[in-house]
Formats: sequence, structure tokens, C-alpha cells
Amino acid sequence: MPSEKAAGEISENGTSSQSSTFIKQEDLASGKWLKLSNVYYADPTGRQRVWEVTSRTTKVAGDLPDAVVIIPILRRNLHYDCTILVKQFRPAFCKYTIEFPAGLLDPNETVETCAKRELKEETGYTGVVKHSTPASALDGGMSNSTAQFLTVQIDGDLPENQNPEQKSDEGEFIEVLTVPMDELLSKLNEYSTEGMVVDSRLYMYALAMEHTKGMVQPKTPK
Ligand SMILES: Nc1ncnc2c1ncn2[C@H]1C[C@H](O)[C@@H](COP(=O)(O)OP(=O)(O)O)O1
Repeated sequence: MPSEKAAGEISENGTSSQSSTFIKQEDLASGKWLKLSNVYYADPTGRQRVWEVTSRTTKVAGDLPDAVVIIPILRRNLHYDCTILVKQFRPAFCKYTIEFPAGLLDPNETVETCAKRELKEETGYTGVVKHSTPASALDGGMSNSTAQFLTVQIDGDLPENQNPEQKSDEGEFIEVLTVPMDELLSKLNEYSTEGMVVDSRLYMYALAMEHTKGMVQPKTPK
């Protein structure tokens, strides 16, 4: 029989017996690309609280992601499987970052079309979408920004993928890195040591692959 819970207590599946509710949003400042707002809400005890939130002005619709992130898998005859990463200067850090290819969703564009377009623009490669995630939070503590992650398989033996040529936007200067999947975590550690900032989703992807190889043994219930 389920045990009784105190008000606001979190259950095993993560739901709360009382929930927080939105009250109102007050916009504080807006630029061309980003907006800063105060979001007022009531916590589970009924107390009013405020949170500072950033959002993108480019959001197409609430139920669509702001961005699409591509997980490229490059398959070639007689080669180990590789992934394709992008290195670019990010003004937020004033440093170079290492990320999966990604981009903002354009109006009237599907996530699949966006993934293929961004992959072509940023890396020159053409591929096939194999898997897509739901929209997930990119930095929930400070922003409502979301992304869908699309796994795209690239047949590196096809003629169109022999000499991939980027189609960069004006002001975009992107270096393409081809990294064997097997060496991903150690390569990311190297980039980090060299002073580049590695995107945390990419880092977690590499770390999870190591976990599945048994670096960290999942605890099983006794
Ligand atoms: N905070 C910001 N400040 C200035 N330009 C921004 C911006 N956010 C987006 N942009 C513009 C610059 C580029 O033309 C474009 C970049 O879009 P993208 O290639 O779709 O995404 P990403 O930069 O994540 O790869 O959007």
C-alpha cells in the first residue's frame, strides 16, 4: 500500500504532491537575439517567488525546440566509426568551443530539415536522420532554451561526402574535426587541456559511452 506523504514531499517517481504554479512574466530587457525576464511563481507552499530567465527572441513556437543538435556518425569502409565536431570562437567565453554541429530552427522548418541543413552548412556532409529525441532543456537554471538531438548517419563512401565543403553563413568561421568514436573522451580531455571549452552535452555523450564500457559499474539492487 502506498505510504502517505507530507505536503510537498517528492515521490519516488519524481512527482510532487503539490506543484509550483506560474503567476506572471515581466520582461526586463530585450536585444535582437535574447530577452531577460522576471518569472513570478508560487512554490508548493504557496509562497510567491521570482526567477530571472533568459529566452531567445527567435523561438518559432512553444512546442518546437529553439535549436537542433546533430550527433553525426561517419561510416567509411576500412575506417573506425568517427563523429564530426565543430570548433568555433564563442564570444560568451571569448574562447574556442568544441561542440556537436548545431543551429537554430528556422521558421517553417522541420527539425529533420534543420539538422540536414546545419550539418551541410557547418561540416559539408550529407547524411540520413536515424534517431530524434524530444526537445530537452539546454540550461534550465537560467534559460527556457531547448534543443532536439538528431543522430545523423553519414555514408562517407558516397561521392557527395568525398570532399565535403562547408556553406558557412556570413560571420561563421567553423573548423571541422573528425574524431574516432573510440577516442572521443580522451580527445575531449585533450581539447580541454589545450584551453578549449568542451560543450557539456558532448562531454556527457562521451562519458556515457565510457560508462557503458564498464568504467563505472552501474549498481544493481541486492
Ligand atoms: N546571442 C546572439 N548574439 C548575436 N548573434 C546571434 C546570437 N544568437 C544567434 N545569433 C545569430 C548569429 C548567427 O547568424 C546565427 C547563428 O545561428 P546558428 O548557426 O543557427 O546557431 P549557432 O550559433 O548555435 O551555431 O544567429
